[in-house]
Amino acid sequence: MSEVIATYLIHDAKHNLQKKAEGIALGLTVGSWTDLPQLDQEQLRKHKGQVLEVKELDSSEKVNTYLGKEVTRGTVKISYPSLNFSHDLPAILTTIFGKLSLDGEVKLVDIEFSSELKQAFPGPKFGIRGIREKLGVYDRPLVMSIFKGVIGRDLDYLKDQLRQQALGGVDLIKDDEILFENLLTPFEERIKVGRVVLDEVFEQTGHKALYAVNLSGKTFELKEKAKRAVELGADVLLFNVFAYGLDVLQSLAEDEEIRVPIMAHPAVSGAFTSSALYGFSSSLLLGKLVRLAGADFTLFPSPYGSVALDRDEALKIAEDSLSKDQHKQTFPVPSAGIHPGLVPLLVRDFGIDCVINAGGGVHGHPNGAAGGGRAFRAAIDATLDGKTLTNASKDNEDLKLAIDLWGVSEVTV
Ligand SMILES: CSCCC(=O)C(=O)COP(=O)(O)O
Ligand SMILES: [Mg+2]
Repeated sequence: MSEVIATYLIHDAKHNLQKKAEGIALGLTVGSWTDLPQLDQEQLRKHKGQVLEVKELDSSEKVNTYLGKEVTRGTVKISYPSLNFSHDLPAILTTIFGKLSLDGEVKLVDIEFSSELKQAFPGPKFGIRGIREKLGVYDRPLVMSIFKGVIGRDLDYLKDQLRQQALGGVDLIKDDEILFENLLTPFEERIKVGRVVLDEVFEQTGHKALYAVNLSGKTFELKEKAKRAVELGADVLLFNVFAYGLDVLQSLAEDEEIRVPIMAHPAVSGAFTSSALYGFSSSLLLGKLVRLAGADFTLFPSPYGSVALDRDEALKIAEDSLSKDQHKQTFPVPSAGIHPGLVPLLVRDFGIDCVINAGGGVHGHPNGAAGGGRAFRAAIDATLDGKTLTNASKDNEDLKLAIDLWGVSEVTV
């Protein structure tokens, strides 16, 4: 049967999860059931949601809500027949979590698609494999740095920052998500000067880096803008997917003329994920759904930086971004407040198939952005060689300066 199975975390003040689950399965499909005549029941049976599982969590985990009530806490799995919806995320999300998202303490933690339905979601065009092929780097985590402090600055400033970052040996450089269309550094000019600078660095040093430019503006202008970006030689598009919607990402990713990887930024997603009681789980939204919608990279707060996420949640995002199909894996990008001393922890947690991403941890380096990039690369090499950063920093001034400034978390990988 073609279906989507949704798993919810429910806190039920009426202490009857089975009844709550049956109410959801009916309410989001055929409505009231027992009152229907037999004939109508027969006709509607194939559209009816089915409760597959109700699991009460340990009573010790009963929690008092902010209203001071005691509730029964549990997970519920419900199957929705795909006959009920068109095969797109807006229809699916409205079916499984439309009005339900407004109705009590219900959090959508996972969704699973039957194999027929999966075909409607081809996933990333490039994915981990395609991006590694673009860079020719296969055996280590990638490093990404972020333009910082470029609002109100001109193209010369941007060019200089880009050159310094690329010279430091980072693999990717992305716009900050708050850099939009503006008179000083317009989108098309950023792409053109970015192309020139990165080609120069490649000619001088043999080091290849990709620039992710922020695709922004009104929704209906995005496709044309993205196609123009490709014509001008853009490498990657950064996209604030949660300010627009997952289906907008999917329509960009599926467009054959937009032949560049897309990087999903998590801006605004905290509004949908942060509550323990409501919204989406982080792994579903930032891991599975952005992958299904076609993102080649997904950024999310790491467990260690300035906007730390719970470690298990961050690991689950990475797990959900790495589909079992090797051609459809989205690069996990743990981010925010990252500095070279955190590399051992990040490699232990996320392995080599991740992108280590830093803004302040590159630009704040005493030897400038180039020094910051070099310190990250040295930290990765040392970690993969099984050396502590403290030891490796004895022969590497950039790494030593970074550790002296920000500290180090040594772990064995
Ligand atoms: C919350 S993940 C997004 C990371 C990001 O966009 C960023 O600007 C991080 O900058 P930082 O200086 O904290 O590395
Ligand atoms: Mg940012």
